[in-house]
Amino acid sequence: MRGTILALNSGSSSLKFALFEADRGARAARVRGQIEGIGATPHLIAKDAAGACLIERRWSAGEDGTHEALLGTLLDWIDSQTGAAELVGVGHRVVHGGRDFTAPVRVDAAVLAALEALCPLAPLHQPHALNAMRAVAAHRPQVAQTACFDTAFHATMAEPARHFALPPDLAREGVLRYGFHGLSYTHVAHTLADIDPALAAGRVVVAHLGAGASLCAMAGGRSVDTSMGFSALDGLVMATRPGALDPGVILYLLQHKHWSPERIETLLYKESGLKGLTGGTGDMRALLESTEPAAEAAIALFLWRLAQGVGAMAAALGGLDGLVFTGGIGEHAAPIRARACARLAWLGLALDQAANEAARPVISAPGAPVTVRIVPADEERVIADQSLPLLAETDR
Ligand SMILES: Nc1ncnc2c1ncn2[C@@H]1O[C@H](COP(=O)(O)OP(=O)(O)O)[C@@H](O)[C@H]1O
Ligand SMILES: CC(=O)OP(=O)(O)O
Ligand SMILES: [Mg+2]
Repeated sequence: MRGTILALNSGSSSLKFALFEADRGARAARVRGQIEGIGATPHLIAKDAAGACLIERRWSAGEDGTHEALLGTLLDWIDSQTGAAELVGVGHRVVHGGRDFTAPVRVDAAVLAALEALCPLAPLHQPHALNAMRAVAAHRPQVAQTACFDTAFHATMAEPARHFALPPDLAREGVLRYGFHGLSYTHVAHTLADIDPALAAGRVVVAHLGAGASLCAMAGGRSVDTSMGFSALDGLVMATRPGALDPGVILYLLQHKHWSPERIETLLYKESGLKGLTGGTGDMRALLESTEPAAEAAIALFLWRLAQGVGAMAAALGGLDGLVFTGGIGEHAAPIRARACARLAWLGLALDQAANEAARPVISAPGAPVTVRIVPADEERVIADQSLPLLAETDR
């Protein structure tokens, strides 16, 4: 197949993208970029394969920085980079596939409708991915589109990990633990299999720490358990989401404070987590630079839950051979990695501080019982990998 494929990753705080040559596979992107800081101060940057900057733009406070407007700008720019006949497919990251989508699919009207029905379970992500699909369909109707699911990687989870302790009728209608960040975990599993097959075959906890954050317990490269569940709210403290929360708090807000469901949804998705704790920003970079006591308190809670979560995932695996950091915080925040690993010394974690500061691929101390690695997230590559065969099928 010839032509260009666009991989689009609609995250909660970012729109990441990459352009691949279909006949060269998903290994090397021709262009990579992202709009980060969505919801705060958006910043677009894109680079070519040699790392040269192709475009850089910052949005000021007065400009339209909504997801929709930013997507429009991005698609226009991508248009300017690809001739009309050149773009042959767009692959999308779709956060929630529910029970029905456990493998990538071609997007058609029925798929769009089924994915639309899952929007209430992922309001921070799903609508943006679907908007992107509609925008591409309107703008380039001849371009085939695919949906690649975050939930799919967790289809292998252990049976108890899939369930809530609720009456089975609810499970039968889909109230189950699905798990997310699956495209990122797929990339980590593939990367480990390439660079460290012995570790890939073992018991590994992967910490995807970005604006959204979760943990995955992987045995032999397959998901056994994960910290997110029915929605992308559960588990770790995130930029604007609280992570694990006693459901009694929701009842209290509903019954005693008479909050509307909409107000509670806003609290849980947009006003909690690091942002809620500090009353300011949910951006870890800014918190690490801050001298405010609230910033340190928020980081302390983030680390408390992270270490607790890694312990829980190690228990799900019956031991731990490796810990992998990925995502914006996992890749770039050395102090967070250092403090998390210090808390986990009892599990056999010990860092080589210089390697950690330099963000080397392996950051554990030589001879430490648990290998600690950094694997840069690349959900776009997984999207391209999963989309290419589907696009080629219809191309024949
Ligand atoms: N150098 C850094 N130090 C600390 N945190 C960082 C750094 N670079 C990025 N981050 C954090 O990474 C997060 C975004 O991660 P990313 O995985 O790109 O987000 P998304 O979940 O939207 O895909 C932000 O909270 C940002 O503060
Ligand atoms: C599932 C999820 O939270 O994704 P992100 O980290 O991109 O917000
Ligand atoms: Mg992300």
